Amino acid sequence: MITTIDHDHHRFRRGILSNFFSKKSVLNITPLIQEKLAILMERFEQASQEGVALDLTAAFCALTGDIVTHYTYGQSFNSLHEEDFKNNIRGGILELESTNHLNRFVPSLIPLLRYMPSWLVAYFKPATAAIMAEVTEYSQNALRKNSEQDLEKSKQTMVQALSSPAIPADERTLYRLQEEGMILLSGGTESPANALSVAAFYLADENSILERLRAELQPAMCNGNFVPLAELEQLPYLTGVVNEALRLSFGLISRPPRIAPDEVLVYREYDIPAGTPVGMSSYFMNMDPTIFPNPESFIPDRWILASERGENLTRFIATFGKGSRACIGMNLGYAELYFTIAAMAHRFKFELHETTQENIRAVRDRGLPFSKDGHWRVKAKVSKLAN
Ligand code: HEM
Repeated sequence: MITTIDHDHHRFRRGILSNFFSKKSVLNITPLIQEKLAILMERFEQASQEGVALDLTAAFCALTGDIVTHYTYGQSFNSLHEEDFKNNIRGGILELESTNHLNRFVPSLIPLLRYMPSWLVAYFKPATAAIMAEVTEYSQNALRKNSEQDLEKSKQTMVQALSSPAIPADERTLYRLQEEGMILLSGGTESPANALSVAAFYLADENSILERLRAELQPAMCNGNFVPLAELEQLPYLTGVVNEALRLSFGLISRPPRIAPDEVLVYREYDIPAGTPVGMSSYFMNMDPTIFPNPESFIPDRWILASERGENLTRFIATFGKGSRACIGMNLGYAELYFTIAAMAHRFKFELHETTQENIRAVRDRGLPFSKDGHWRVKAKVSKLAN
């Protein structure tokens, strides 16, 4: 859907999936999120016993990847069980990001991959070839099964909804299912994992942040019972940590191209004629010092102070994009952040390993934010906390 140019066509395609991402639907899949999170917490516990450092960014990608694959296909790709959290979705994203500038200015290169023999793609981009093969297999299965199913059954997973007999035939081709599958999997994996990496970095780097958060979580979480999302959302400091993690992770940092086809846009003293492509990186909004003073710093309290002043700072965050093309997975992204940050801060402490702030500093635009050395990566030793 993200590459659909015509606005009405985009709205139609987005409409097929929008129900899956309503707040109600996301609450309904709380057991799925909790099941995957429990596996991650077990892996943290194991690492704390062994005293080994973990690549937390890879671990978070395994979590978010396993959630989104299950929600899309009814079955996880099970990266959380892989020794190094190996994940072809992430591998594929990183391979495509390496040629991001070329792809942006020569956009025909990406579709070309679809026409190359799979052995050639596997030679240049092995993870991309592997994830394309998995997505193709699941899409083919869905198309085959859905032709035999009734309409109600065809709405249980996203791939079933996309291949439902209720969708016009030219909108439920294998090509369309492959496209949507790749967007859902890549959108649902790396951006939430980057936000979790930012949160984990500051929980490890500034003990006062971890201590404040633990003190706030303690009354709700001390008896080990499950705490519903609605209750976590009421916690002001946790909310500040979630919002700072989103602000400093930027989502997609590239300028998303936008065209208002029939409207003159007014920006300060400029009139932008209808039909002119415009775009702005989330970086400039999220780092605007007039809205977020001292923007480089991770300050959960700024959200508490703003809400005491009656200000809604969230409207200035551009991490999920804005408007009719903004992230469809926003509610799921928030749920993943609230549940995961609460669970890990309550039970674990992190000691950074071969990681400094430079590893999560946005200095390059590769679609996603990149550090000087490449993709973001937070490594840490994990130790279990007594509760
Ligand atoms: C912290 C979490 C997340 C962040 C920061 C994020 C960020 C973004 C951004 C910046 C966009 C592009 C918006 C634009 O072009 O203006 C986007 C689009 C999209 N995201 Fe997310 N995302 C997150 C979570 C998710 C999740 C969990 C999914 C689940 C599948 C998802 C699926 C998508 C899809 C399918 C689109 C395309 C929407 C469209 O074209 O209408 N995202 N996301």
